[in-house]
Amino acid sequence: MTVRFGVIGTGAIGREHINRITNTLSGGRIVAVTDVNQKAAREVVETFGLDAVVYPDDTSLIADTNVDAVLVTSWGPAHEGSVLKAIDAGKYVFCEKPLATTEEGCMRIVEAEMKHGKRLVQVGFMRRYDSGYVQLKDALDRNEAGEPLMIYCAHRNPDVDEKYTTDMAITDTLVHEIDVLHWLVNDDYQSVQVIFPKRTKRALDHLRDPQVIIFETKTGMHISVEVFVNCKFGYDIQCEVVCEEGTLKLPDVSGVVMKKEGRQGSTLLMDWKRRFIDAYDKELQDFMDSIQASGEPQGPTAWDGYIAATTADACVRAQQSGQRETIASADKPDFYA
Ligand SMILES: NC(=O)C1=CN([C@@H]2O[C@H](COP(=O)(O)OP(=O)(O)OC[C@H]3O[C@@H](n4cnc5c(N)ncnc54)[C@H](O)[C@@H]3O)[C@@H](O)[C@H]2O)C=CC1
Ligand SMILES: O=C1[C@@H](O)[C@H](O)[C@@H](O)[C@H](O)[C@H]1O
Repeated sequence: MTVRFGVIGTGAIGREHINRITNTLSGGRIVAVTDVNQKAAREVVETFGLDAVVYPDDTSLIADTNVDAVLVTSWGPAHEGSVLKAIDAGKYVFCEKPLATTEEGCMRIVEAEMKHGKRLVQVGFMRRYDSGYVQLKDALDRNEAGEPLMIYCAHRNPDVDEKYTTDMAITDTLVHEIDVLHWLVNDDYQSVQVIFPKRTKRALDHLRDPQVIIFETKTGMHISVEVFVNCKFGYDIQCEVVCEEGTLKLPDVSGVVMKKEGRQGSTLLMDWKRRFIDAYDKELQDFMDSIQASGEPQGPTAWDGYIAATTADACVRAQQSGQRETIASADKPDFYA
């Protein structure tokens, strides 16, 4: 069986996912698209040679009986409405982060999914599919370097546009570390503090950049993440776990090392599209394979989306208060065990 997708939002990542479902992965087909910018939706159909209906909005797209699964790649604030409509129609949903922009919004999705009675939703936390993070988790789960004590991370983007605000360093960027780090060490966040070091002169006036976010976990581990979104030199993701008997480090992306004219070096990636290309492929392939095999997606859940939202809310409070803020989440329902 082919999973027939309806896509809501045909911007940057919407096009990336349409391309991979159409040209790289197996078992999926795009049969419907919509975007508030209807011209962009029509262009995508033409560019990728899709046999797909262009709908005026998410409601009409979700109502199409040819659509088995909805791919939500619109702007964050629009996600909750589309996901709730899809659940109401009993359709599978792959939703890009954030699942919803508020803790309450994520909880509404969790409750709707539980009421439906089986899992329909997967959230696009692709780092759990990245081979580097998978190797790191495997080494941690096998206790290769002993108990983890501290984690040092960096999430660096070369630049961001003028719409990017100080809180987006948390909700748009850090959210990937929020999801992947507690999964990596099987722990829960307890509190968070945000520090603003010396500001880069390359950031626009309204943006505090870089930032350092320091978490404490329930077992007492300390996690420090530098978010620096005007670093200019490249797209750079770092993660090192300090354990009782050694350290474990996320491998850098490999590339050809050139030695020439007295210098040695390799090319750095400049954006997320290529850095996590294999992980995006794997997460969507897994989404399609698991709904075909077991009738439920097996990747990051709506509950993971909720945990990311409650944690991000506390980080934004910590940005504003300058104090250490407690991270309080509801107890995990058995449905997501
Ligand atoms: N997992 C990852 O690494 C990444 C995830 N994202 C997430 O994907 C989402 C989209 O990001 P981008 O593609 O970079 O943004 P974008 O601005 O390039 O595209 C968003 C598209 O959604 C459309 N749109 C907005 N509201 C809509 C609505 N109510 N109904 C239909 N269409 C609507 C816009 O017209 C635009 O074409 C965001 O939530 C973002 O956080 C983005 C980049 C990487
Ligand atoms: O999700 C992403 C973007 O939305 C975000 O703006 C970037 O900072 C992240 O590196 C990227 O993975």
